[in-house]
Amino acid sequence: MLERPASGERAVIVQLDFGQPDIADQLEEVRLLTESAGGMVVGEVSGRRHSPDPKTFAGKGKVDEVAAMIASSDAQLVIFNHALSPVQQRNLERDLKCRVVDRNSLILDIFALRAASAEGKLQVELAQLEHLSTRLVRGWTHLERQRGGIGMRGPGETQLETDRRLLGNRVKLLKERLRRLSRQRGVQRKARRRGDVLNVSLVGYTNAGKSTLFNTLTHAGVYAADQLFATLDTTSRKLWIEGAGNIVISDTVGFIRDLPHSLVDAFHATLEAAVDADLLLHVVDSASNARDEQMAEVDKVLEEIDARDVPQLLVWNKIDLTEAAPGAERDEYGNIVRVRISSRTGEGLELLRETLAEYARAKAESRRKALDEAARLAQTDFYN
Ligand SMILES: Nc1nc2c(ncn2[C@@H]2O[C@H](COP(=O)(O)OP(=O)(O)OP(=O)(O)O)[C@@H](O)[C@H]2O)c(=O)[nH]1
Ligand SMILES: [Mg+2]
Repeated sequence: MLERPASGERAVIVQLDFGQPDIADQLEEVRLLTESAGGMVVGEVSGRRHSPDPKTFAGKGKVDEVAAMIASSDAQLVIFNHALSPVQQRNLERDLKCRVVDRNSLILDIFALRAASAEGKLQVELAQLEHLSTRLVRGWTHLERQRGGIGMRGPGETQLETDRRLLGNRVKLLKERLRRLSRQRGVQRKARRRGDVLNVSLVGYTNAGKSTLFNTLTHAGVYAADQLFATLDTTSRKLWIEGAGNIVISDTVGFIRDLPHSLVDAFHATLEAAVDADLLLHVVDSASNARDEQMAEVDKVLEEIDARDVPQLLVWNKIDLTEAAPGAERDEYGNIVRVRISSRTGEGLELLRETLAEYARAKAESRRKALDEAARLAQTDFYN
């Protein structure tokens, strides 16, 4: 449904600067996004603007520059790392005589490529339909005004309305199915939480190294790649920790700034599992220039899904690319708050395991106390 740069499709990327501080990182991000969708970046156009042009997003001079870049690089499509209105997209396609894809479509597209579970596929389809429906509505409002109203429906209705109604039916159906799946998941989750074992979820910006760490710890063979959104579905595994027994660890979808609106629900539903964990391992690409912004973005999303009060341990990953040495840092109460590791070389992993063991023992201890207390209360009740 959405157009995707097929394997090796040649793309020109466009990144405009409206005064954001991290423009180089955004260029890097759209490069990775394009490659993650199967495209090949053959040209880049960047520039500064005060505010977007309502008709073509970029100004006339920039559009000409993009056209020249398309010609010289023999590109097949143009990717704007911005949200374009349907009108802007149409005007750009007309002026550039080339397919134009915006950031939201691109991210939706990668999600569509990666969705593997039944639920993930439904969520992505729903997001795509919702994205499409806003385009239909906005693009066709002029027709709506010409329509007569009562008595004009049924056989006289336009193709668009039929499409839109079909779309609406499908959206309703998908939402119902997702509601059912989410109820089932809630039941499964409750069963898991009742257990004694420590539940740990890996969270973090896309490409931080969550799946690599997950694989190293559990020998699971989950897909890890230098791509954005390599992981879409949550995977859980049991992990044996010396001195603490089994814990359950889950790998989750990566976070990204400015997630398309239609994907936010799907994304949040998938992340609900993280809310229920005893501990979040916030994996950070410590070698990234955008590290601080990425951490802030992750915290923002955690707040949105009410997961801010779940204990969090920072996992400072990829130290092999920096000067940092493996190690752990404690807060004033003696709790470990940050562990510096490399999932690639394995440095610091032993420390991480020990930290997990500490948390697991603390959970077992507090559970034992709670049970003792419950037993004591039951007894007092009995004798009073
Ligand atoms: N140098 C180095 N590279 C790493 C390290 N950990 C992961 N990587 C690389 O970083 C890239 C992303 O790793 P993933 O494990 O797929 O990252 P992720 O956080 O699961 O990403 P998403 O699933 O897209 O959210 C891969 O190319 C990994 O090989 C590390 O400690 N050092
Ligand atoms: Mg992953």
